[in-house]
Amino acid sequence: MKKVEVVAGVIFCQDQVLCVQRPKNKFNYISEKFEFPGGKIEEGETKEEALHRELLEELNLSTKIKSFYLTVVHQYPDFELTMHSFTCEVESKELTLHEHIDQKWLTINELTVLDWAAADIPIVDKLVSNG
Ligand SMILES: Nc1nc2c([nH]c(=O)n2[C@@H]2O[C@H](COP(=O)(O)OP(=O)(O)OP(=O)(O)O)[C@@H](O)[C@H]2O)c(=O)[nH]1
Repeated sequence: MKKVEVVAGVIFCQDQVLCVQRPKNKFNYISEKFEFPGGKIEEGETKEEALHRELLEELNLSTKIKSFYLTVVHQYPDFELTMHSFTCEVESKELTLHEHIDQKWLTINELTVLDWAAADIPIVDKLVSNG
């Protein structure tokens, strides 16, 4: 089974968190789902460097990475995903979507209304239960 390892940012602007929607995909279980932005780690990069680079590439967003949050290992039908999440902070919500089709800034209590990728649910649950 193919293994994919990614980093993802739980990006806060004051009390709101950035949620981004993936485009259509051949795998329907991730198609048009919401996720925390990020991507794959390149050779020689630390996880934090990879996340900083991906957020600049995907969203033109320069973030302050605060701390490690949660690692999720999720078995999708076609691959196993290991996702390391980090809390991050931005001072402005201004960004440009280069890959995603929609963005929402939601308070933690609003996060559960979205249709999340399954691997993101443990992160959403931890955010909700920690308030
Ligand atoms: N970045 C990110 N990827 C996630 C999340 N949740 C989740 O299931 N994934 C899955 O992790 C995989 C890797 O994401 P990615 O953004 O690096 O890669 P991609 O397939 O969009 O593009 P790429 O292969 O061209 O880099 C995707 O299949 C994606 O659906 C998430 O919150 N953030």
